[in-house]
Amino acid sequence: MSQDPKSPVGRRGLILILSSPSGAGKTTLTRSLVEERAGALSISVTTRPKRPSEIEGKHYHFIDVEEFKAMRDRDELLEWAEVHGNFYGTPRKPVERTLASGQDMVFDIDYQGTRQVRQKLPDDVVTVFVLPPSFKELKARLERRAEDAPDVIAKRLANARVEMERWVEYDYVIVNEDLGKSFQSLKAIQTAERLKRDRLVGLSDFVEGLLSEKLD
Ligand SMILES: Nc1ncnc2c1ncn2[C@@H]1O[C@H](COP(=O)(O)OP(=O)(O)OP(=O)(O)O)[C@@H](O)[C@H]1O
Ligand SMILES: Nc1nc2c(ncn2[C@@H]2O[C@H](COP(=O)(O)O)[C@@H](O)[C@H]2O)c(=O)[nH]1
Repeated sequence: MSQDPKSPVGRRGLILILSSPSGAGKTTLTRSLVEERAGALSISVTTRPKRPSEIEGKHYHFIDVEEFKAMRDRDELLEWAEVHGNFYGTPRKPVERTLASGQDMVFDIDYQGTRQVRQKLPDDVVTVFVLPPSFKELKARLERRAEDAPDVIAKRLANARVEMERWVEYDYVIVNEDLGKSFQSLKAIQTAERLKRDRLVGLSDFVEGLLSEKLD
């Protein structure tokens, strides 16, 4: 349970999931949130090759297909999916540890993984779908990022249409045009979700105490 020492009411940690088509900006948004210490980032395992700018253990744990399948078969993944031709999965243990300590956990995963996590932890999951302002801008962002080969970018753009249709399954949608505004929206979502009555612990006792307080 997360507890502000000055507050008589605590709260359970929540899982904040961001999904989007490739290039819409979910990684940028999740990393900004984690930099503000608003939660711990879930580091996925993946079989995709490392991008030039990526660091093992910080962006992903890069593993081979054999290792991935072994982890999956040992039930060490909370969820997993094949995305753009590679395997991705969320290691279960760090999530359990973080939630037990009352911290929030931020996930950058696709819609298939989101469905699995929602099914397993329905009370603790808040989902946000990030859309680009236009398809043209999505393509431009992938090209400007300059981390993927042209055939990889083409595949991701081809998959984007199917992915974008999944927006209806999410609690919130952010159209990421202005990054600063999108980040403010994301923080507003997290703040509101943290305050939900069902997530607060010790509220009944607190209110009982309030009602039994005697005024002089
Ligand atoms: N609002 C924005 N305006 C302009 N550029 C942006 C905006 N948001 C993100 N970007 C840039 O777009 C590129 C793609 O963003 P990012 O890597 O966060 O996307 P993503 O959705 O996580 O993609 P992927 O699924 O491929 O990892 C990055 O270069 C990022 O700096
Ligand atoms: N179901 C899961 N999807 C994941 C996970 N980690 C990342 N992803 C999604 O894969 C695509 C591609 O990511 P990229 O880093 O190769 O650009 C993107 O939609 C991610 O959200 C995971 O653990 N499980």
